[in-house]
Order: sequence, then C-alpha cells, then structure tokens
Amino acid sequence: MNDNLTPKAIVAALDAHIIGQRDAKRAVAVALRNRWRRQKLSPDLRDEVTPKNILMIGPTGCGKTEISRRLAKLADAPFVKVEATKFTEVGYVGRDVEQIARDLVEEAVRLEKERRRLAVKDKAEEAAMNRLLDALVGKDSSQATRESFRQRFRDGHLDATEIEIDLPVQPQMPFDLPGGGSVGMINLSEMFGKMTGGQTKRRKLTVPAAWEKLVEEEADKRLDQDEVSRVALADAEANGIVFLDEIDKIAVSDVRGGSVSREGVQRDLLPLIEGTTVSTKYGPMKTDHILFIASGAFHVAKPSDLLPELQGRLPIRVELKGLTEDDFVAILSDTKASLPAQYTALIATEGVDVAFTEDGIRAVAKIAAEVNGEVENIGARRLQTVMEKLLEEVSFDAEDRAGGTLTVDAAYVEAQLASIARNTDLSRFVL
Ligand SMILES: Nc1ncnc2c1ncn2[C@@H]1O[C@H](COP(=O)(O)OP(=O)(O)OP(=O)(O)O)[C@@H](O)[C@H]1O
Repeated sequence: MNDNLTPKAIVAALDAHIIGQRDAKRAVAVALRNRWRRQKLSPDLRDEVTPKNILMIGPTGCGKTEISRRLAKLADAPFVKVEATKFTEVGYVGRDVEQIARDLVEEAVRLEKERRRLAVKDKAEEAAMNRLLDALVGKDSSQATRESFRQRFRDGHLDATEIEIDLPVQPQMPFDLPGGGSVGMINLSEMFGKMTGGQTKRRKLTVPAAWEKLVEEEADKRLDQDEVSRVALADAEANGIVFLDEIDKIAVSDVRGGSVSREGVQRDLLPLIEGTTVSTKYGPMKTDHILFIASGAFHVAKPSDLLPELQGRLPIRVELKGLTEDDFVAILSDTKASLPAQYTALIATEGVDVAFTEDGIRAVAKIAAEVNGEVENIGARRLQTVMEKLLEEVSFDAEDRAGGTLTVDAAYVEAQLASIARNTDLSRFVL
C-alpha cells in the first residue's frame, strides 16, 4: 500500500470529488491507514488487529457509496457493493451471503490481471499484431504487405473491416448454482472450465474489436494464472472493501411479518464480518481483515435495532448530512469531472461550445433542490436527471449547431426547465 496515503492525504483526495461529509471521509481515511499501520506490526500482534468496520448513516444520494468507491480506487483495493436486502428475497439460502466473499476475490483477480497485463503489454501486442495480420492477409503474405496493413490498421483505415479469428471458448455453466458454484470442496465452474479447456471458436469481429480480444488473450497467456490467483486471494483478504448497502432494511424494528428472514440475514452476515473461511474457486479465503462499510438511511429502524453482535462489529458510526442547494452548487462547480464539465466535453466533440454561467449553475441547483423537496429526496442523483433534461435539446441536435456556442445561464435554465419543475405531476416523471 502507498506510504503517502496518510489520513490527511486521503481526505484531500476525496475532497476533489465529494462535497462536505467530513466525518465520513475522516472515518474511512483512518480505517484505510490502519491497514497500512497493521502491516508494520509484528506478525503475532498483526493477527490480533481486526478492522474497525464503519456504519454510515445518511439519506439516499448523499455520497455514502461514492466515498467508499473512491477510497477503494485510491487504495487500488478490491471493492464490491451489495444490497443487504438482496438476501431476503424468495429463494434465499443462507450460504448465499458467502457469495460476497467470492465476488470480492473475483474483483481482486480482475484488478491483479489488469496490473499484470500492463507488464506484458508490449509482448502481447506484438503477438496479437501477428495474429491480426495473419487473419487479414494470410500467414504467407510478404513482409511488405504486412507492413502496409499494419500501417493501415494504425491509421484507423480498417476500423470497419470484419475478420474471422479463433478465440478461446468461455467456460459456460449449464445452470445457476446457489452458493456460487461450490459444492463442498468441488468447484463446478472450475470443472466445466477444465472440460472446455483449450477449445477455440471462430468468431467474426471488426478489426478493432478483434485487436482488443487478441491483445487480451495474448496477455493472459503470458500471465502465470496460479500466481495471479494466489496474489489476488491475498489482496482480497488483506485489502478488500465490502460496501453493504441498505443495512437498515434488514434491521428488525417490529416482530411482525418478514422479521424472521431479516434477522436470519443478519445472523448469516455475522460470521462473514466476524471472520470466517469461505471456499472460493481460487482456494479458501479468510474474511477476518475485510473492511466492511455498512450503510443505510435509518429513517424507520435505528442502529440499535440491529442484532447486538452486529452492532458490535460496526463500531464506527458516522452521520452524513442531506445535501442542500448550496451543496449542489458546489457539486456542480467544484468537483473534478463535474456534470457540467462532462456535458461540455461531450458536446464539444460535435464542435459546439457550451458554457455554464454562475447564475446558470445556481438555477440548476435551485430546481434540483426544489424537486427533491416536492417530489422525493433522492439527493445529488437529482442533478443527473435535471442536467439531462436541461441539455436534451442540444444533445440531440448538436450536429446542426457545429461551430456555434450555447450559454447556459439562468434564463436558459428557466426556459428549459421551469415549466416542468413547477408542475409536480410532470416533474415526478421527467426530472
Ligand atoms: N456529497 C457529494 N458530493 C459530490 N457528489 C455527490 C455527493 N453525494 C452524492 N453525490 C453524487 O450522487 C450520486 C449518488 O451518490 P451515492 O451513490 O454516493 O449515494 P448514496 O449516499 O450511497 O445513496 P444510497 O444509499 O441510495 O446508495 C453519485 O453520482 C455521486 O457522485
């Protein structure tokens, strides 16, 4: 883990994307740094230190997931998000909860492959180019022909050309298995994988799509798969972050219908959070050091309605605030790759220059806050629907406006959105 990721540095990095929510940012920053600190301890003490999991309490769309996801990205850590309510659905079997750990390992494998593919990129591209040229001009073609096609490919002249290439067959499971395909210690997906091992299938693809597949396959061939699995498993165990959303929905605030299954889910989650060993297709995985960030609005149920054992496992409580109109202004103007910056860049590709004025941003924020107040409070997510509607027209006919400019000021926002925003029934559907 990066030595420079001190709590202050982590909070500063999160500040670039997320407005406010200081307590939550500080809590996750400390949790991450504690992992780094733990690695510095002697082995006997290291095993004693378990993560202090976090409970985030706050309304929908206020940044809970975003903070956790950004944290994982910053730390280059495997991350999965799961809705706790998913496990109360019909057909639920207790061991499904273990799927969370399996998903985390899969994510760790994906990350590890991505890191290693980079190291073998040059060699993989060279081999992929040879196969691409074989498919385009034949194995026996002259060096000059190959060179000319290589150039045409580089210049993008073959983007619409289709070719046929042989690609490995993806192992396919004939049916879905509860518990992620593990029956005891035998792993079925692995078994089916072995059965199809080495088989290829001829596929017709455009040159750029074929190139991507070939580079991927050539890179994978050069990776030591056993080593990838081993490192990924260790990475998931030591650095994995699990975001458990809607934990309040499985808290039991009354003893009537549904409470049994909800309490059941809590009981199932408990060993995972306390630390257990889950069998995965990459080998047994210990969950003791996974960082769990549980989250919920807790409008009805309270954290104290969770099983006491679960409460004990989520000792760090942070409250996130609902976002105000001023927060929306800041989200639109001060975050990296903000929505206005994204739309401006997208539409600029068509040669149209969109510029947001300060009063235009304020007007968008005001309408978003109003609709949140009147229809339903979905937090910063409202900005996405409002911005989409605001720029719907220019997004559609940008081609006719190439070379032109569009100033999004308060008057423009008013003209595009005011009539919809003031009509509650309409904004329910449109904004
Ligand atoms: N404080 C904030 N600063 C900047 N952007 C935010 C903030 N809060 C939310 N957003 C944006 O709003 C969207 C939804 O936020 P997020 O997914 O974090 O919601 P949440 O709090 O996890 O809600 P839920 O409990 O419903 O999952 C994201 O695109 C995120 O970028």
